[in-house]
Amino acid sequence: MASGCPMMQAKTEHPCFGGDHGKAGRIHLPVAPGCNIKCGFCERRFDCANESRPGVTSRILTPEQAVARVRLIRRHMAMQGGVHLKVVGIAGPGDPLANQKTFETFRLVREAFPEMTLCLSTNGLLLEEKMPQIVEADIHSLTITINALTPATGARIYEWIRHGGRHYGGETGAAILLERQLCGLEAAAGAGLRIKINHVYIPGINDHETLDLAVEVRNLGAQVMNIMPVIPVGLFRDVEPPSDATMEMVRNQAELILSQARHCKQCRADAAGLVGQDIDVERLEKKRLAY
Ligand SMILES: C[S@@+](CC[C@H](N)C(=O)[O-])C[C@H]1O[C@@H](n2cnc3c(N)ncnc32)[C@H](O)[C@@H]1O
Ligand code: SF4
Repeated sequence: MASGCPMMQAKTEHPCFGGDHGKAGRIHLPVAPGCNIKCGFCERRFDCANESRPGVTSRILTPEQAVARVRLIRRHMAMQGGVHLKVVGIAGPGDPLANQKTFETFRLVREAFPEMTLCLSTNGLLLEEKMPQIVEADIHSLTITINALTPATGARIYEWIRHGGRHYGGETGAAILLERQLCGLEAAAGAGLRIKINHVYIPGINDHETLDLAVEVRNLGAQVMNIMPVIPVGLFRDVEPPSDATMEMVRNQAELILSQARHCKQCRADAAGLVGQDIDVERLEKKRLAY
């Protein structure tokens, strides 16, 4: 049944929240290079055209360049017929909330394209304190990445965090991060945002906490969970990634607790177009400049 509620319509259009992958396009604007924590599996690359995974982008854009890119992709998709750009997100390559350009970009996008659904992905460290800016920016959906439910496990995944002008490592850093993530989740849910929890599944490291995490985040107001297999880079380059069968089994178990996003393609920080059919943005931009 069609819903008249704009929040529900936006929800069903968001391809990362279970919306229609075949029709609703999304664009990630790579305006946020810095990060305030260091996940052991995160290797960010800012000049890579060939690698397709989170944290990778061909280049970093200014807010103005980002809006020009939205305009270009929106027009390009409309010309394809039947497909439209619906969602504008910021997912790095670092942490959007650790970069002030994030909010400048959202402001310019909202001014130019009031119809777009806005979203962002964060590690959650600054989520609670940035809630007023998130609400003011009219952001509809949030993804919060939570990889551990205890400081002991967090200390194996996070190398350090930077908070309140200080660096923290080990279980102390992981405990601060976890506490900030859960408070941020609760605050964001209370403000009416749609929330998806990303969870990087690392066999032998955090797999024993995945289902308890699903219960915890559901109880705090998350609507969707996206359990993603670790891509073995960085500290975890020698880890054996989980098989498809393992991922299927874990997601089936977690589905009993919380709705699962199963179509995540672990997109780049500058992905654009339909999920799984990305547009070659750099080529399109060069073509436009050539005219
Ligand atoms: C690059 S991050 C940017 C947004 C934000 N900093 C965060 O962590 O949510 C986007 C997503 O990619 C995930 N990611 C990064 N490196 C990964 C890897 N090697 N394997 C699996 N997921 C990874 C992160 O955990 C996060 O959910
Ligand atoms: S929070 Fe995101 S950008 Fe920062 S280190 Fe972790 S995965 Fe990378």
